[in-house]
Amino acid sequence: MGDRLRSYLSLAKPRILLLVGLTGLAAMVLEGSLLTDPMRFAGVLLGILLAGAAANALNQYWDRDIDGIMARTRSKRPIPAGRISPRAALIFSLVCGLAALWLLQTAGGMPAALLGLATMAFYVLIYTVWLKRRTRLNIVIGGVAGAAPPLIAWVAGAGELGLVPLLMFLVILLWTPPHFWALALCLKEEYARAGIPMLPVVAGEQKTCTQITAYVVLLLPSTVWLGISADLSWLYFIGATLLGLNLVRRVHALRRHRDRQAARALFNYSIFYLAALFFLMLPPQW
Ligand code: HEM
Ligand SMILES: CC(C)=CCC/C(C)=C/CC/C(C)=C/COP(=O)(O)OP(=O)(O)O
Repeated sequence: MGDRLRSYLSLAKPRILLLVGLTGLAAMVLEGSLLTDPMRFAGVLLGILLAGAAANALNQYWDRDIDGIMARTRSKRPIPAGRISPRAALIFSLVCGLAALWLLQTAGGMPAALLGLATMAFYVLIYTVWLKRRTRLNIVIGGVAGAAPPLIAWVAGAGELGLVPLLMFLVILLWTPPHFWALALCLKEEYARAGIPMLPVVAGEQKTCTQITAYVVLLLPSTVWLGISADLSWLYFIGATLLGLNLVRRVHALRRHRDRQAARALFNYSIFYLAALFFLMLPPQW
């Protein structure tokens, strides 16, 4: 792959998009009505991925100052690394965003396109521009954008929302704080240096661990509620229970040791947890 292409791909944050795509895919499969129309199905999925790419690229455009301060992002992100100019990143976002809206509108209808637009606007304007640098609740509220893809996917097929997509939304929303605060615990000093009020920076490690625990306690019954509402298979319930027990085990280890190793382990596991949970929602014949 050419260097330039690779830089643009990293602007889209492809690994995050894979998981975003999986959450959208699961919603489309559970909703079901686009399964008989492969073109529309693919159009909606690609639309969600392109909306995510546009949002991620705009996030990096706006955050290029702080991404240049933090060691985690300084050399890896294409704008601070000097591999892509801010202007080119802006054009990339615009092209991806417009393509996303066109695809969502043609393959999923106007409500899906509007939800896609609202999600991008929420992530970029509410989270990145407004809240990220101002409040410790930044990611709790920002999580709304990350949790929205199942809503877009569902509306594209059904034309309206229902309890099942709202519970998928809730599961991702409750998962986001433990996902991110585990990493923020590892990178506390870096976030402090960049002047970002992430919870471990402003409230300390103990309070962050308590908050992580609270979100996990709410998350686990929500995954069961989702399974019941969507009438999922016993495989899902067994999987969700085992995944949940493992999550609790890692949170417990973090509370006991409160060190970087336990926090990093929880962060890595959080990604596996959500991927496996949504994978289990796909029916076995898939
Ligand atoms: C406001 C919400 C969120 C915040 C603040 C957040 C933050 C982060 C951060 C800072 C990283 C580390 C990236 C890096 O290494 O540079 C990360 C990684 C990751 N996040 Fe999130 N995240 C959020 C929501 C989500 C959502 C909704 C998903 C998917 C459904 C997701 C999936 C992932 C994945 C797959 C990785 C690993 C990426 C990699 O290794 O490149 N995150 N997240
Ligand atoms: C359909 C659609 C528009 C979906 C949106 C999905 C989405 C963009 C989820 C947010 C994921 C994420 C990496 C947040 C981190 O932001 P950050 O700025 O805190 O992380 P950073 O410091 O690593 O840049």
